[in-house]
Amino acid sequence: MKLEGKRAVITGGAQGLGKGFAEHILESGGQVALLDVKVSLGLETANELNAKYGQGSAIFIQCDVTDKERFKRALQVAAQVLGSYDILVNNAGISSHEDFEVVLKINLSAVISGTMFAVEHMREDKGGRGGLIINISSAAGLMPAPMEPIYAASKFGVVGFSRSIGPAVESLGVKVLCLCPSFARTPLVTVHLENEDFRNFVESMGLMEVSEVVEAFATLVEDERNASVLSITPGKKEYRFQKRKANL
Ligand SMILES: NC(=O)c1ccc[n+]([C@@H]2O[C@H](COP(=O)([O-])OP(=O)(O)OC[C@H]3O[C@@H](n4cnc5c(N)ncnc54)[C@H](O)[C@@H]3O)[C@@H](O)[C@H]2O)c1
Ligand SMILES: CCCCC/C=C\C=C\[C@H](O)C/C=C\C/C=C\CCCC(=O)O
Repeated sequence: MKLEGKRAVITGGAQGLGKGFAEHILESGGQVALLDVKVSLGLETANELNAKYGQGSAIFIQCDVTDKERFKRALQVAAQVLGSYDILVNNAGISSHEDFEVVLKINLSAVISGTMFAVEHMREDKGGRGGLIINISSAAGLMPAPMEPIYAASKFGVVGFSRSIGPAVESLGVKVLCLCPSFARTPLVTVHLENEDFRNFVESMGLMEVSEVVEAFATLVEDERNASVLSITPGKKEYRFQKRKANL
């Protein structure tokens, strides 16, 4: 998809990868709505982006994606303010929480509800204009992560869901893509770096800058291969899995 003139909603867009994806869309001539629980940071990021890319290019909407009604309403507000939206990036995520269900709610359930809401908005058979849904999983959605089994379960879920729902909604003009980065320098990772075992592990895998993940995101959006899963590790970008062939 060419991003010029396109409007995107990005969950967890106040910082980190979400902010990086927003900058790429704005640099390409699009507009963004940032949804996040962090209100002052979200407003600050939207202000920064408006100053850089032009007033009205970015809006911030406070939203906890685990609250389905508020998430639905935030998407409606984004559509009203921007005129519509062509892209939803389900990016909000956390690594761990004392209640494992919170991790599953943010990292997996909200990806599913966001996808369902966006399909309803985009579906061409009901007056929508089609669109792209990009779900952010992780390298920990492709390989075991004994340090973070619940996080891995949520991210494996995102891969399985994206590969399954993509073909199911293609006839509606909607494509679902999935990005699986390994470690990147964002607060999600840097807050844990004082832990020596974690730091050694991250060093062994390599730590990407946000720009390298954003470059993979750009490839995924440009290629628009429905139900594809793109993994990005330091210096290596690779589509995973074959297209599903059998109707089993
Ligand atoms: N940084 C990495 O190494 C890495 C690697 C692979 C995948 N990921 C995934 O990328 C996504 C973005 O991660 P990041 O590294 O930018 O993390 P981050 O912590 O820097 O940013 C995540 C953002 O999500 C927001 N958020 C959290 N819970 C939310 C909720 N309930 N509702 C709305 N917003 C919420 C946070 O406030 C924050 O602004 C996550 O899904 C993460 O799992 C990150
Ligand atoms: C150990 C992984 C979870 C750490 C949580 C913090 C940040 C997570 C960022 C990324 O999404 C993780 C990306 C890649 C990790 C992939 C595999 C890790 C395997 C680790 C292990 O052996 O336990």
